Amino acid sequence: MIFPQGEHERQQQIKFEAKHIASVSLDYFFEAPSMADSNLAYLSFLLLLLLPLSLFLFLYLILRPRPVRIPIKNRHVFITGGSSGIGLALAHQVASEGARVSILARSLDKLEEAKQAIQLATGIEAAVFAADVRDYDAISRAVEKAGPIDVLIVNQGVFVPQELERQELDEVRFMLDVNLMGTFNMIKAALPAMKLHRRDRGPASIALMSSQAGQVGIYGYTAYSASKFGLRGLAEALQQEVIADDIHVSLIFPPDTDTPGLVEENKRRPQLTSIIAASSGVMKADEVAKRALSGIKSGRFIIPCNFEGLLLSIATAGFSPQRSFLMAFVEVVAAGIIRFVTLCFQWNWYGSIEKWHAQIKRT
Ligand SMILES: NC(=O)C1=CN([C@@H]2O[C@H](COP(=O)(O)OP(=O)(O)OC[C@H]3O[C@@H](n4cnc5c(N)ncnc54)[C@H](OP(=O)(O)O)[C@@H]3O)[C@@H](O)[C@H]2O)C=CC1
Ligand SMILES: CCCCCCCCCCCCCCCC(=O)[C@@H](N)CO
Repeated sequence: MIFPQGEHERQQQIKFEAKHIASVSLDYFFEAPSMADSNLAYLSFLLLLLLPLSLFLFLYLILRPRPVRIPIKNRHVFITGGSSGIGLALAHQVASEGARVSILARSLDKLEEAKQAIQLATGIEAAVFAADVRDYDAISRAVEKAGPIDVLIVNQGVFVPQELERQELDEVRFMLDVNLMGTFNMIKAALPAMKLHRRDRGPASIALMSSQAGQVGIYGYTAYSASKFGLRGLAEALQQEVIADDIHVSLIFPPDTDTPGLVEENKRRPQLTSIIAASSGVMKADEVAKRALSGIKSGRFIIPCNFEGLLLSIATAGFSPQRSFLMAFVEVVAAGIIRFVTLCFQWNWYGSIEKWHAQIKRT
C-alpha cells in the first residue's frame, strides 16, 4: 500500500500510541500491583464495615414490637406458684423492689409460710390465694379479690419425668393440665381487668415460666416438653393480640434450678434425662429469678437464664418477636454456625443414648 506523504508517520504514531497504552495498562496489572491492592483492600474494608452497619441500621428501623420498659415499683405483681422455688424467689425480689405482691398456689400452709418469710425479709405483706390453676372458677375469684394486675407471672408447674412408654396417661394429662391449661385459665381470668385503664397505669406484662426443655425436647420429658413448647405458641399468638393494650409477653427459659420441685423430680428422674440436662448447668432459684425479672423489666419476649440458655435462644429464635436490635443482629449473623453447634450437641446426646443402651444389654 502506498501512503501519501505524511501518512506513514501518522500510522507509526498511532502504532506507537497503541503500544504505549497497552504497556501502561499491563503495567497497571503486572508491574504496579501495590496500587490495585490498596484499592481492593480499601473497598473490602468499606464493605466489611458498611454491610454490618447497614444491617444494624435496618434492624433498628424495622424491629417490631418496639422496646419497652416495665416498671415494678408500686405495681401489682401476681405470681402463681409463688409459695416455693423460683416463684417464691421472684416474690422476694419484686417485694424488695417495692411492688405490691400476690401469690397463688394450692397449699395454704405453704402460702402462709412464704408470706411470713417475705415479710421478714422485705417488710412487705404479700396477699395469698389458695387455689388450683386447673379450677377456673377458683382462680377467677382469687384474681377478682386481688384486684387489677400489672405484672402477671404464670410460674406454677409440675414435672414428673418418665419414658412415655412407662408413664401413665394420667400423669401426662396432669402435666398438660397444670402447665398448659392452667396457664390458659390464669390468663383468661386476669386479662379483662389487666386491660382496664391500661393507658393510665403504664405498660403491663404477662410472663410465662417455660423451661429449656420447652426449647428442645429432652429424653424423659415427652409430656413436660409438650406442655412447655405449648406455652411458646400461646405466647407468640397472645403477644399479637394484646400489644394494642400495651401488654407485653415474656417467656422465661431456666435450666435445672435448685428448688424443692427439683429435689422431688430427682428422686425418679431417668438417668438419661439427667445426663442430657447436664449440658446446661444447675442454677440457684435466686439467680433465675434475678435474670427473669430483669428480662421482664426490659420487655424481652425470650428470656434465657444462663450462657447455654443464651445460645439456645439464638438457636431457636425461629419466628419469635425480638425487640432488641443487638440480639436480632446476633441471631441473623450466627444462624448458620449455631445450627452447626446444635448438630454437635445432638451427636453427643445420641452418643449417650447409644452407650446407655449398650450398657443395659451387657448387664
Ligand atoms: N426447678 C427446675 O429445675 C426448673 C423449673 N422450671 C419451671 O419453673 C416453675 C417453678 O418450678 P419450681 O420452682 O422448681 O417448682 P416448685 O415445685 O418448687 O414449686 C411449684 C409451685 O407451683 C405451685 N403449684 C403446683 N401445682 C399447682 C396448681 N395445680 N395450682 C396452683 N399452684 C400450683 C406449688 O404450690 P402447691 O403445690 O401448694 O400448689 C408451688 O408454689 C415451673 O413451671 C417449672 O416447670 C423450669 C426449668 C427448670
Ligand atoms: C446451641 C447450643 C445449646 C447448648 C445448650 C443446650 C442445653 C440443653 C439442656 C436442656 C436442659 C433442660 C433442663 C430442663 C429443666 C426442667 O425444666 C426440669 N428440671 C423440670 O423442671
